[in-house]
Amino acid sequence: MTSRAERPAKAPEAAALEERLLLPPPARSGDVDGGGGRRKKGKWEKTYLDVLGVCCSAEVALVERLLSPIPGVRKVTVVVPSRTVVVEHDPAAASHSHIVKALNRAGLEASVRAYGGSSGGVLAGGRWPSPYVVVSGALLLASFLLAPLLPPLRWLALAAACAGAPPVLRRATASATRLALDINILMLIAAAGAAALGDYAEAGAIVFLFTAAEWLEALACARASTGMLSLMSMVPTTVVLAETGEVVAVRDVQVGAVVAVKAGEVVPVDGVVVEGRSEVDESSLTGESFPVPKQPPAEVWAGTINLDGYIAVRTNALAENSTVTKMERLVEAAQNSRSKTQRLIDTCAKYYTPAVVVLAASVALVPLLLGAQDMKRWFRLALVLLVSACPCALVLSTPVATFCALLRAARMGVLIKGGDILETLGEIRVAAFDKTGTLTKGEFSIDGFHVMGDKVELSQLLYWVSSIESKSSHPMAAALVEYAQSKSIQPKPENVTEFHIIPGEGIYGEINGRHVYIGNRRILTRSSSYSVPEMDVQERGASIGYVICDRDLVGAFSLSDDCRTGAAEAIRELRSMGIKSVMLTGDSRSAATHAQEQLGGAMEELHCELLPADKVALVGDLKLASGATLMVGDGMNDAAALAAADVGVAMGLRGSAAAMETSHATLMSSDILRVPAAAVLGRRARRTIAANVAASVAAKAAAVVLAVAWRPVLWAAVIADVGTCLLVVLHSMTLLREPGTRRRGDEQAEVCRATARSLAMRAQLAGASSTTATDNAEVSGDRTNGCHCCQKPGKSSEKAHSVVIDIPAAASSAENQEIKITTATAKGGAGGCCSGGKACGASTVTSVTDDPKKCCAGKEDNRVRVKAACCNNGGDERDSRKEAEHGCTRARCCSGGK
Ligand SMILES: Nc1ncnc2c1ncn2[C@@H]1O[C@H](COP(=O)(O)OP(=O)(O)OP(=O)(O)O)[C@@H](O)[C@H]1O
Ligand SMILES: [Zn+2]
Repeated sequence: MTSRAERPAKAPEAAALEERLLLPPPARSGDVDGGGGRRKKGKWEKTYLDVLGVCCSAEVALVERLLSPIPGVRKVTVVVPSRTVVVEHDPAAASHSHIVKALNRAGLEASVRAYGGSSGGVLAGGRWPSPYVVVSGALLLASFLLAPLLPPLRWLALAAACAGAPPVLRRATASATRLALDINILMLIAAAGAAALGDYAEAGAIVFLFTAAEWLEALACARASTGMLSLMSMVPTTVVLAETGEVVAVRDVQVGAVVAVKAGEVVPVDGVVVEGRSEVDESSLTGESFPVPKQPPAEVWAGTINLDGYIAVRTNALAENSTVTKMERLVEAAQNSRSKTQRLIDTCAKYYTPAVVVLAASVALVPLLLGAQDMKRWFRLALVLLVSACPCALVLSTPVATFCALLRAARMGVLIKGGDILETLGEIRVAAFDKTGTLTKGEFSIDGFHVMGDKVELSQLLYWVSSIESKSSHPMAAALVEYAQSKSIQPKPENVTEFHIIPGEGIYGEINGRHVYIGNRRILTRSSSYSVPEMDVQERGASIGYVICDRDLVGAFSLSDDCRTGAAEAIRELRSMGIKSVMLTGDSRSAATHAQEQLGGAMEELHCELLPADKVALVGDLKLASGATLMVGDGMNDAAALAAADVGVAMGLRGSAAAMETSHATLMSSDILRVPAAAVLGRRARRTIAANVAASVAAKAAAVVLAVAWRPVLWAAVIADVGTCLLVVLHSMTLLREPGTRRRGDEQAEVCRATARSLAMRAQLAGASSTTATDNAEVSGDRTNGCHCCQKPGKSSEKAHSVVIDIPAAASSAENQEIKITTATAKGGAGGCCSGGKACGASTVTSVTDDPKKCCAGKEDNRVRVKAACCNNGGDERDSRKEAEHGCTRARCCSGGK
């Protein structure tokens, strides 16, 4: 199996061309910080602050007004749901402490976030209520209990109001001095008004309810941010240099440095494995639940977990440019970008508050001027209106839901660049898929390679082709290079003097004075006078390539590629949601039809032999004809089409650095089933936002109607206000849970399928000669299925001591995707789980689960349960301790189980 990472390095010209091909996204995503928090050149620096005092969008303006006037501050962005403020500033002119002090003066409780940390302060600060809330609550309770016995003690309620007021007062003053009207001011007026009317209990209740609800909200938000924490803050702050054993800070690690990563440790940097082999849990980045085998020269990423072997990694990016850091910043920038709905709500909110305040004033003043009888009632009504003037819940209804949905998406390995994209995802009517590398694996095998005519020898031809293809990153190139190598021909890319990519056709290179074109039949007509010949390699489903040297057709080859696991299912799922799927490919008709056959005819339209521009035009047509259009591509020749679509999704972690920045969304893994999952999430997010908006409007209306129709109860209005805020936050948090994309059974099926890939890969890693894997598991059918669950961190059982291994004994399944294990092997497999307790990584761990049904739903018959004296991982104390530090969850069968 060849991944892009293992391919020869790309020539600079190729890279430059590819870069040019990657068009910038349309302007509408412009409010996302394009670089994903990339450090700006020069003196400007970005500082992330945890600001506990940010409760709703009302504080956004306050923060902006506090910081913008400071000289040296260029840009301030506030991410309400994670209570983060991002300041772009010149540290020489505006220091960290200066900024923090400015915020703290307004009672906003700010602190600078340490590098690599994430919203930790929110957690620390939000867990316990502040003393103000506690004292205020206690006094209020005392007054309720004692006032009926001893009437003067109702003063205690007033004391409760005073005790809880200071933080509110501080924030109110800060916004008042900046002529902004916010919830703090409104609540203070309401409390003061109630006290003036002699309703001390009401005044106390307002202050207490308000501060307590704020605390609860902070708690809920913190819970939501924990997701972020688990997602991002895995990266260690120090690394061990492989050569010297020296421990240095991760931010000081230079590109090219080799760092040591032991089993159980988190990979600290992005880089290439140069020594050792191991399995790496990449779920923190890709959301994939199965470990990926790694050996030189595979790529690894910071934040993933090295499971069971030593590896040395040569750094290829600075810590601040690592994929995980970029991801974190992208997620944050995404959360900061306001969606259409939110902009609309914010605009409404801007007029709502002043309007209601004016209304409240007239409710108090008009009856007064008219000399009305029941003035106290009118005053109370005015206060109820004042309390209702905060559009808090309404303003929160969108960003919190968006935050949770984006976080959920990131956790399942889909990076979505903002609320707008998320909302559009929920409206998708058509999904266009690129074929090579998206629907198919992009791992070609050569079916035939022929010399045409008698001008060149095969070895000469292979030398030209492989040398020139070494400079291309097209999936076909890798296969051709590999093929030449298998015929003992070594490519010499250094002899290629000129190299061009001809989009949609192939490549051109000059080698040893020869002008060589390699590509499809378009390139044949372009570069020679040949008409397309009748090929004896006209195999069904193959892509045919031609080699033209100095205007002569000298060679032809055919290659084929298989569809990805789950592609057919993904398309079926989309169809069940009413989304039409379309294939757009630059490849030949026969290759497109072949893929369609593999997909079981799931595609509704096939378009083949397209140039990049044709793809753009077709995407435009689809948008016109059917509505919101999603385009999934592998990010290179599809860049323009990705940008033209309503939502462009780039595939895969590899080479995603550029793609991540240009597409609207990125799939961090190659699991195409995430596409329908993302669409489902988009729809859920839209529903959640709609429900939030409805609830917050209804609650406000109910409070006012109640006040007018019955009697104005201030505390009820406060509850309607802060209660709905809380409700909105809690409701949005349901988005964090596993989206109801698939029924449980299906989800399990996915786990099983995914883990089988791991099995197949492991078998491959162990090498064809080593039969460890195949001894234990004979992978049948398309090598796609198997059963090897419970790898997902946090999901596996904590039973580190007694491990039960369930091995499906006789396997057969509807989809013919099952691992066959003979009973005899399984018996031997007691120790055989990890083949004798030695090299876990290379051998086959079949399944560790406490409930067989959890694994392969409904296939628990014929299961051999083996109490395993599982391998004890070499008994390395340090390693087991490290695994224990990780909660033992990744320990799997080899966790030193006894
Ligand atoms: N490096 C290459 N070597 C040989 N042929 C190539 C190369 N690059 C492109 N081609 C030819 O050009 C055709 C079009 O390429 P293009 O990259 O536009 O689409 P594709 O990758 O085949 O398909 P898809 O659009 O589905 O990704 C390919 O099918 C192939 O025949
Ligand atoms: Zn608020």
